[in-house]
Amino acid sequence: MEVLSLLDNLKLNEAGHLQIGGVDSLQLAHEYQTPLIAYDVSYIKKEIASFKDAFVKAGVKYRIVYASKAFSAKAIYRLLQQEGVGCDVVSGGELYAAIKSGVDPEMIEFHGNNKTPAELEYAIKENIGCIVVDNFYEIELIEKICVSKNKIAHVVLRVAPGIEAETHKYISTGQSNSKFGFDLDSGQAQEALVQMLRSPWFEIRGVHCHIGSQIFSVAGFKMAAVKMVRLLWDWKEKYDFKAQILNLGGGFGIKYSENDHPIEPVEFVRAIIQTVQAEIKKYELTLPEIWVEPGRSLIGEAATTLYTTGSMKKVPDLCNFIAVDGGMGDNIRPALYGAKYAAFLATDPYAPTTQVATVVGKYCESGDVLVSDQELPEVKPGDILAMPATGAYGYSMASNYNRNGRPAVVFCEDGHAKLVLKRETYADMMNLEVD
Ligand SMILES: Cc1ncc(COP(=O)(O)O)c(C=O)c1O
Ligand SMILES: N[C@@H](CCCC[NH3+])C(=O)O
Repeated sequence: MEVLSLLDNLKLNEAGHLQIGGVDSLQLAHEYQTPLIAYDVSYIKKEIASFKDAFVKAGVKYRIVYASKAFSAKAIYRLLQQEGVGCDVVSGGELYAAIKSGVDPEMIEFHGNNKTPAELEYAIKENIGCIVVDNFYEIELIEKICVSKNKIAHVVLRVAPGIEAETHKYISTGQSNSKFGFDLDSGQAQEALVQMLRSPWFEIRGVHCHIGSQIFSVAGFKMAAVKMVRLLWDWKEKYDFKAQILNLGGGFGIKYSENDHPIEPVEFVRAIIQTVQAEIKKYELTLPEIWVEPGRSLIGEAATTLYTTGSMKKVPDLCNFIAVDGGMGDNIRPALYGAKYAAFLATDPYAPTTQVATVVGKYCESGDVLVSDQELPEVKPGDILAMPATGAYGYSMASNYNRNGRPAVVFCEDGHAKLVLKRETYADMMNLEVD
């Protein structure tokens, strides 16, 4: 069936049911209820291994830094820590969660275009690996904190390299008018470097850029690598600045539906390594550590969301809705970016299709659509629908809109399932109320 060609990590068991990490999806739905986000842990490990392999084969020093905004939970922080992967946080909340989950502070980098004074103070107190400095206001803030604490900040300078990535405009970040980073072309990045070099409170470990997210072509990454290495040469010539780290960000695109035709994520890593190596050689520079910051590509295709179907609405020749027990509260991406997903019957993914239907959620919004106009078999209330590739930016952008609780999350591996995030209850949602 077409939908199944989507993801090669999806497997069926003897009963013909979808299984996730060796666990029957029906059993998962029964035991943990729905909506349920189920991760196949071996998928995440396999992706990490392929990235590592690319660096090791190229013989370069490297760090893989997981962008934890894609899915921030104790279970994933612990897994990545075990796998030797670093961690990118973008708020005090993510920093707190990473530290409480046992991530080595040296493995943490802190991003953000408007880190608050309290967040920066926290990061400096915890001696994290680096703060990715984003703007002039932040330089001032960091300096003040360092003076008051008598501590030196380890930083990386974020550059907006002036590259337009081909992706949705909400998730394009490398262009000159991006809200993130110091613009390269207008000289602001250089001005930032000069300011920090003049100050005794900064140890500048390297430079960073991130051109955007859900990108399918290596071209933008190669261009970014060329520009960034040229920048390193320029700064070495002018200021004798020697970067230990060259971080080229994340953004490697994945397959959500038949509309997407991504290359293997590791191909981005290979293209980055090769371009950096070639450019470094050209300018006769010392090769810095190459860092990449994948979020989506490490975990996106690892998870499948299971929903239970409920009401159906057919208006002849007009519309055919199948409603499920979740929706925009557990996956805002279709509503926010027009993202396309697919769905199929978990009990019988190969069932012959008999209708074109739109899978909608239970939220009070007409835009609460999960999958538009997809061929599906007959579906009855109480069936389990599986929606693949929901591991990134689903739970992390989830809300309890309409006071629907956030879904539960399980990690599945070798035939065993482990609950890693409990379903949010009505009572949980009342916890912040003050009488
Ligand atoms: C600075 C930075 N690094 C890494 C990422 C991770 O991107 P992705 O999840 O697309 O790999 C993002 C998100 O776009 C980001 O803003
Ligand atoms: N939330 C976005 C990606 C965020 C990019 C963060 N810089 C998505 O779901 O695609």
